[in-house]
Amino acid sequence: MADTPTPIVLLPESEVARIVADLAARIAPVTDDETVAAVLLTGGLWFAADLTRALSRLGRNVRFDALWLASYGDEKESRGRIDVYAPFQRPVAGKTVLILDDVFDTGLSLAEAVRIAKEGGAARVLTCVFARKPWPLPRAPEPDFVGWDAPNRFLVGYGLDHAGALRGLPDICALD
Ligand SMILES: O=P(O)(O)OC[C@H]1O[C@H](OP(=O)(O)OP(=O)(O)O)[C@H](O)[C@@H]1O
Ligand code: HPA
Repeated sequence: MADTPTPIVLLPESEVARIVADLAARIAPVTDDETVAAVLLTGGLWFAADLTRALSRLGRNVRFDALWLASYGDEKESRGRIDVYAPFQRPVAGKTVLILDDVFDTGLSLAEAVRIAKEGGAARVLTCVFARKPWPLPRAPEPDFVGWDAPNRFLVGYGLDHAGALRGLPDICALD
């Protein structure tokens, strides 16, 4: 059996918390309590839980929904197509939707989520990712809010997984 590499800490949890608080301070003034924060399951859960609570500390109590998408499976590279496992729970027609995800890499997942929100009649779609990885080609749409520009390494922790493992690490680590 191949040895599993040891995760190397790139961003400790104290920095993660500082970045989430900074994102909330930027997002609170451009949203309202009717805004629907929509997490992309599964990886976005940890970030979305922290960001919505950081918004609440600033007096912004957004609504909450989820889209369950997947494109990586157990691999370290995108399959290049997005499988949609579950749609929004409630209608988003006429609402501002704030899509939240852990990482922006090829950009395909975020683009599919924006497409679904617009198809559902959202009045405005904002996007926020905790981490953005570099990519050689333009990606559309670029996220409206980015917490951290990550290096071009395979990331785990804070929701990011390898084959379903290591999502619960509180730090963001490289596994390569
Ligand atoms: O920009 P992209 O290349 O689309 O990559 C980003 C997406 O990849 C991961 O999801 P994944 O498909 O692995 O599902 P998961 O949320 O269950 O980890 C991650 O959570 C993002 O949603
Ligand atoms: O670096 C990554 N790690 C885990 N999941 C991912 N999905 C896209 N990029 C990554």
